[in-house]
Amino acid sequence: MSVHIGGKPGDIAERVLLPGDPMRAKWIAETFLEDAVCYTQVRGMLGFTGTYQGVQVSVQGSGMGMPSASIYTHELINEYGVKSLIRIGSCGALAMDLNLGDVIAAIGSATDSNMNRTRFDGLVDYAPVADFSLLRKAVEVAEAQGTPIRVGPILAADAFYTDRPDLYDSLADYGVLAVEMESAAIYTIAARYGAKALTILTVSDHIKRGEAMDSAQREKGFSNMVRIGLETAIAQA
Ligand SMILES: O=P(O)(O)O[C@H]1O[C@H](CO)[C@@H](O)[C@H]1O
Ligand SMILES: O=c1cc[nH]c(=O)[nH]1
Repeated sequence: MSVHIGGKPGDIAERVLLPGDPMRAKWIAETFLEDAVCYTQVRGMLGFTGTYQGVQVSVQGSGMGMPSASIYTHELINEYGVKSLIRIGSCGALAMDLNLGDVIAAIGSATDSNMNRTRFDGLVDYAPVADFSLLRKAVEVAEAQGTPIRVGPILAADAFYTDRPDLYDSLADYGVLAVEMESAAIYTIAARYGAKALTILTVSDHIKRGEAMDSAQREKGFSNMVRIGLETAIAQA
C-alpha cells in the first residue's frame, strides 16, 4: 500500500476515474462496473477496481481541493503505475449559456492555488492543460452518445465559499466556463510524471444565477458524464 491508498501493487487499473466524492466512487462501481472489488478504505476515501466492457478500470475518490487530489494523483501514478486519470466532478457554472446538467470537458485550468507558484518560484504562471488524446476521445464519445459536451477553460479554486465573486465575473469575461476545485493539480502532476489527465464536469449549480440541481437531475446528469469518462478510459492504449 502507499501512504494514503490501501491497495497492493496490481490492485489498481492503468485507467482510473477520479470523482471527488468517495460515495460517488462507490455508486459508479456498483452501477457501471462488473465484478468491482474495493481495494482501499483508508480515511474513507474509497477505491474500486472492476471491468467496463471487459476492460479493467478503477474508480478512486480524491477528496475535495487540490492538496487532497494531489496526494491521490501522485500515489496512483508513482506507486501504482496509473497511466490515465479522468476526473469526473461537479462544478458551478459561470458562463451564462450553461445550464444545470450540462457536461464540460476542461481543456485548461486556471487556478488561484499557490501550489504551482511554489513549484516554479513564482517566476512562471504554468498552464495546466488536459491531455489532447483523452480530450479528443471524450468529445468523440459524447457526440456518439448524443450528449452535448462543452470544451473550454475552467477555474480550479482553493475556496468553495469565495470572498471575491468579482474575480469570478472577470474570469467569465475571459471565457472561463465554470469553477471546481481539483483539475489544475491533477493536470500538473500528471504532466510532471508522464501520465494523461482529463477533467469532465457536470454543472451542478449556476453560480451567477443561484440555481442548483435536485437529486434526480444530478443522477441523470452524472450518469452521462460517467459513461463518457468510462468510454474514454477504455479507449486508451
Ligand atoms: O463533485 P466533486 O468531484 O467533489 O467536485 C466538486 O465538488 C466539491 C465541492 O462541493 C469539490 O471537490 C469540487 O471540485
Ligand atoms: O467547486 C464547486 C463545485 C460545485 N459548485 C461550485 O460552485 N463549486
